[in-house]
Amino acid sequence: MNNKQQLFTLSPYMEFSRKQWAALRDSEPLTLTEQEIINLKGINEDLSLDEVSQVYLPLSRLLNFYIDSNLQNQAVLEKFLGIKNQRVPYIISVAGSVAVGKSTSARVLQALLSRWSTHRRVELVTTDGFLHPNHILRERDMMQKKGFPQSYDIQNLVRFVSDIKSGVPRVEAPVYSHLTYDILPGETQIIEQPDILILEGLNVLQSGMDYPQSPHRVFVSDFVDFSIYVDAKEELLHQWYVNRFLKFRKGAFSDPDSYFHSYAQLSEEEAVNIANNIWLEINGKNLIQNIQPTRERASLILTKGDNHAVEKVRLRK
Ligand SMILES: Nc1ncnc2c1ncn2[C@@H]1O[C@H](COP(=O)(O)OP(=O)(O)O)[C@@H](O)[C@H]1O
Ligand SMILES: CC(C)(COP(=O)(O)O)[C@@H](O)C(=O)NCCC(=O)O
Repeated sequence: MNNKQQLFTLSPYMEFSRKQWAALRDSEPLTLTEQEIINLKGINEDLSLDEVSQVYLPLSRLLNFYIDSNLQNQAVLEKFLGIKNQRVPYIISVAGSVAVGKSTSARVLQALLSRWSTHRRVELVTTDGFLHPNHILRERDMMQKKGFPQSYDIQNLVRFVSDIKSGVPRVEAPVYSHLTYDILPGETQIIEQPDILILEGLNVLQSGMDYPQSPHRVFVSDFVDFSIYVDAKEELLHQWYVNRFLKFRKGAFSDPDSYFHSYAQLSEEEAVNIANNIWLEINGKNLIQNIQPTRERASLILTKGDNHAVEKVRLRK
């Protein structure tokens, strides 16, 4: 099926094979400097440059078109309201399972969007900063529910995105540490009117239906201009989760401050058992109950196969 025929199928999405999507890079050459390649490799040493040029470069080209058009709309609104030079960040959200590569994709997009000729300032915030601290999760017997809707201070997250979109000059976000496995007390990330904010987290496409405990009708997605869902089969996600856990075991877990420090001494087999358990009891369940059902709310779905290679792209019509 060619691109034109796809427009007439019933799905709300246009679907592209990797090859069709890569061709949409159009005349944009992959003119990364040596330093930029080093920086991208610093984001993730396993990231292939083919992935950058064939998947993320066309995506950043599309996003730049949308952002240009959004700026024109803002100018129209300013003219109508009789105001000038409002600085309202364009918000892109990145959703998907734990271990699908949200953080890697978000950081690659951040690098590509800031290098475009306009040199936009791009900030990245992860929603884990809005988790309740462990002492509250323990009090509520929710340590096994980290990442589930009830584990987030959702009101604070919605207020944060609303402030950003209202043009508040300085907005603070709390910070989560994967090392201490907890919110860092007193630490904040300060966001000062960037051109673009990328908001990454497994909950960014969730809505009121997913938060029956919250009386709020306004949700994160009400402030997001473009939403991305990174998708993969559960067996791959499970495998990627275990692999990352084993990588941490060799690195971060050996730090005495690490929540999982005691796991650094375990045999590989024991560590695999623990990671399997965390996947089956927490992250896998959260995926099926709360994350995957939000997939079709996204503006764009990236479907990954083996080795994190994106095989299919779906873009809302
Ligand atoms: N494009 C990619 N190519 C190769 N490995 C990747 C890619 N994206 C993610 N990974 C690997 O998959 C694991 C999960 O990625 P991460 O970005 O931490 O996921 P998330 O933020 O969704 O939890 C990590 O081990 C990471 O190195
Ligand atoms: C912190 C997370 C909930 C992810 O949060 P997000 O940044 O997507 O809001 C997740 O990485 C996590 O720690 N899950 C709990 C189970 C585990 O230890 O993997």
